[in-house]
Amino acid sequence: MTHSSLLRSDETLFRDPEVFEFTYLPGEIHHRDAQVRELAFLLRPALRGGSAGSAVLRGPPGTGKTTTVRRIFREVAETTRRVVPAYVNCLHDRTPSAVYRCIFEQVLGHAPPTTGRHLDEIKRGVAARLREHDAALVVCLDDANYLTAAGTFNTLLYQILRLYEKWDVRKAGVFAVTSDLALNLYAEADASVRSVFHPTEINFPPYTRTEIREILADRVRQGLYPRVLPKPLLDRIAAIAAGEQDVRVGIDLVRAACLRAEKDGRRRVSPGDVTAATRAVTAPALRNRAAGLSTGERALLWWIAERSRDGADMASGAIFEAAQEYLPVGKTTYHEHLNALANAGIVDLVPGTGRGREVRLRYDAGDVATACKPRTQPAKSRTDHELP
Ligand SMILES: Nc1ncnc2c1ncn2[C@@H]1O[C@H](COP(=O)(O)OP(=O)(O)OP(=O)(O)O)[C@@H](O)[C@H]1O
Repeated sequence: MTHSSLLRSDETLFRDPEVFEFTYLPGEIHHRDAQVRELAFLLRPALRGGSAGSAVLRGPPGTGKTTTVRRIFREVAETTRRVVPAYVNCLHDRTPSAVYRCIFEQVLGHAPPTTGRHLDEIKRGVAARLREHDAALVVCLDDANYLTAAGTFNTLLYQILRLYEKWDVRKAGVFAVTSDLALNLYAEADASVRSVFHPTEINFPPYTRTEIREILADRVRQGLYPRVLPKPLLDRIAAIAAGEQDVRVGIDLVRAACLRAEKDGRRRVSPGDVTAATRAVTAPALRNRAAGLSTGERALLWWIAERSRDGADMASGAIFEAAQEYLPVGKTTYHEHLNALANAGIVDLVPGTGRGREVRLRYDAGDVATACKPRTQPAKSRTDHELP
């Protein structure tokens, strides 16, 4: 790059744009040592001629479940032929036929013939290759919650775990992954599956802000030219991603802010780039969160956003009193609504001085007002409006 302050049209801020792609597999996985150890422990018997253990991997979105498994699978594939890993994305492949075709492709290195093949023939092909190399199969069912929704979870688990009975191969291991914390994948398994499925539960807690910053700093070092993203802006992005509890939001923000600077022909990302990128990246998340609110909660949120835009006192007590004039609700309902907004991740209730908690919006007040605009807005002069 030249040292002029403006970027030439043939120059870029990205040293390696690939590192911001969702398919990118980082060379180093930070802060997941315990989970890597557990998975390696389950694979060890298969490396010695036995069978791999199974696991259920649980954690909210963007906590590194997929990355950790894919990293380990890649290492296994590069170092041994005694264990054959197969990664299945259940969002795309949910039927037994689709899942087995995906496994076939990874075990044999090519797709099975497309027509006229019975499922058993695909299984026979997989088993023959495993026997040939005396190899053990390990299948990762990523986003396995889609299998439970499709009603194929038990059938597939049963078939994969009992493959050895019919086809004379070593027993397969299954790593079932879910980001739906309300779902207990082991409890979803029926009795016939449970007799062969004894998974170790491996948890992926959300990253802390410091951890997210380290992951992002690594990505920035690899993907951007030096000095493109000032440190305070990286801190700001890490804080936003930590608020969303999703490191992916941080990666998307870095990329989007840099693209904006690049488009304007600037060599450095500005605070304005981050603000604009934050809007674009977090708008869908905010819309989803607001969509789950009741009419009463949305009305209160809209009112809070308007107050925040006016620069009014954001103590929860002050909001309650002011709301009485426009949206009369009892104190209990008001606090229930407020807690629902906090649980939805749209506001934070921060302990304040004297008058209870302070209500802080996690998103831009204007964006919140747009996302939760009630069909009929509370008339500011009316006193008869009831919050549902
Ligand atoms: N520990 C880590 N080190 C480096 N990069 C990471 C780490 N954890 C996550 N990432 C990056 O964050 C993004 C999201 O990670 P990943 O897809 O593994 O999360 P996940 O828990 O599987 O999410 P989901 O449940 O939504 O599928 C990816 O781009 C990944 O490269």
